[in-house]
Amino acid sequence: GVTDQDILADQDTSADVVSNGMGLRAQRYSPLSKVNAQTVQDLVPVWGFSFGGEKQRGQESQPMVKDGVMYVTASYSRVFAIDIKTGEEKWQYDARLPENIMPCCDVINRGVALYDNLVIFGTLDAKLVALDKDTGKTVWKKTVADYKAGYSISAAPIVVKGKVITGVSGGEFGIVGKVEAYDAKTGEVVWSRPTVEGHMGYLNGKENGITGGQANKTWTGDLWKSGGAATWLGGTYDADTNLLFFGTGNPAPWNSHLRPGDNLYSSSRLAIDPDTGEIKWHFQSTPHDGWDYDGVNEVIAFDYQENGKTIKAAASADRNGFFYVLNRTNGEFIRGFPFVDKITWAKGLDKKGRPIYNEEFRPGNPADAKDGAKGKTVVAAPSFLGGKNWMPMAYSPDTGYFYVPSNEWEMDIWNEPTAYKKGAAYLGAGFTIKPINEDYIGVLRAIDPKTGKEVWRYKNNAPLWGGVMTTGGGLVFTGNPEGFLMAFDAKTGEMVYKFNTGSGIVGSPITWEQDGEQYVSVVSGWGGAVPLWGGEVAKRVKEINQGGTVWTFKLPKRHEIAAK
Ligand SMILES: O=C(O)c1cc(C(=O)O)c2c(n1)C(=O)C(=O)c1cc(C(=O)O)[nH]c1-2
Repeated sequence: GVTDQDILADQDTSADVVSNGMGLRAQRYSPLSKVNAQTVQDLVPVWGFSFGGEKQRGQESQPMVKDGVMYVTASYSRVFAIDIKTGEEKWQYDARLPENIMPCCDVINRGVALYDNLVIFGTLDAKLVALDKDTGKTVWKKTVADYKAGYSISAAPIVVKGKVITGVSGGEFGIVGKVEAYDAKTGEVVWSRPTVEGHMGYLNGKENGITGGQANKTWTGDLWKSGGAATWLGGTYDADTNLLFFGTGNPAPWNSHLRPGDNLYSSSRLAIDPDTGEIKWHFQSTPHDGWDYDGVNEVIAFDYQENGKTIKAAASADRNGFFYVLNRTNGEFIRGFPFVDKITWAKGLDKKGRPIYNEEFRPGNPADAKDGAKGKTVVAAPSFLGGKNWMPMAYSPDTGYFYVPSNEWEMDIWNEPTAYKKGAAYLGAGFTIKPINEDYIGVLRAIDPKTGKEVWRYKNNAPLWGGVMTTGGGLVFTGNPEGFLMAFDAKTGEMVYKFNTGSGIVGSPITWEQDGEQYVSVVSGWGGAVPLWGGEVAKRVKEINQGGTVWTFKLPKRHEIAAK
């Protein structure tokens, strides 16, 4: 079974992948180097495994590998265990969801957590399920939140010191975001931490302090009671500072004129004590958000040297178009810079990292309109799907660069009146996403976090929606909606490999070593938010076919022979 030590050492141990992010810091870096710029051209698929059925749709999973078995999730809250060597199925689990689930952004799932002999994942009806790794039979099952109120789970949980840590989705339905810890072996809840100011936290069944100290300091009226701030992308963990990093989504509703104030802790990054659920620091990237700039994107701990000193930093590329480097011990802003070409809603960041707004790019107040039905429409960039959305970036300690999957797009956005109703969409906004350039939307960027400089870029016709991985072989892997698994030279950005998987890639690649051979796996299956919410962009990519296949690659045996 998987131990805490296995999980903590995941980035440095190449024989398996036992955490989302390929290490709890989620650098998505593997030291493996047999597959490199010289050899990668020969990478060939060894098997493909179909998730089958009519249930295709978006496949955003990162597979896990332990003791010769792959554990991978698929659309509609399914899990598969597959023999690594042969691609044969060992078991599958189908959560059999109720009819009336309400995921906002496709029926996706991003992966499992492994602990002891358990395979643990979250479902679209907002449950955590722990399965026996050998049989796929349910060992425990817990309700995290009420799916009838709009809650769901799409993120991969993580396990830290024996606790499964999960967030929740539902920001478009006026839920209240939270982060929760469960005993991994029994499923008993240990702590619960709401992410909207004013709500009570719990530790071992006892009250453990109101988030933010009191209600309504940064909200208006009763809006904090349905304030959103969903923790829908899950979190990362840094053992060095013993902190969990979770991002929070947009405040609800989108119409910002209804909720004057900063609306803590929406569109923020939170550092949380994994033992108690207490918030140690917060950094709000978009106070008083009016554009759906969720602050959920992954926070990646990394160290760098400056003037002979080690800086304990963390980086995050926000939907709002800015890349942030923070001091991960206390959340202080070190620097921030745009990582996309076009940002209209803010002129820049001040010394503390707070945006300097361009108020003319905030959608107008419907109350100012003659009929009160629709406020002034503005064209804002980035679009609400963000300069970067959920798809994880990677960090290479070899180059010191972050590899950021990003998109260039803007939107028409306007506000409308709205009121909270349990289980109903709670936006108060309308929108249309539009491309900015004729020939590309996606841009994979190599970014130097010390200078903000873009070192290289690769432009992609369709929006990039898949995760990134970097390796000791000096490569950067990712996939595109056109279907290609691609590898780039980490220093120059030259594309050195591509393979067509037959459907769009919106999952995250992994690599590991078994019996002296380096394997690479990625899930293929187009979907996620773009085809559903992408407006003009969705039209541009409407020809892409759906799918649902895990592909596994390695170098042919003759490489081993040649090496000897
Ligand atoms: O506020 C939320 O609860 C929530 C949840 C999710 C999700 O669970 O995937 C997404 C979003 N928001 C969202 O804003 C968004 O752009 C998005 C894209 C995707 C995707 O998987 O393609 N999910 C989500």
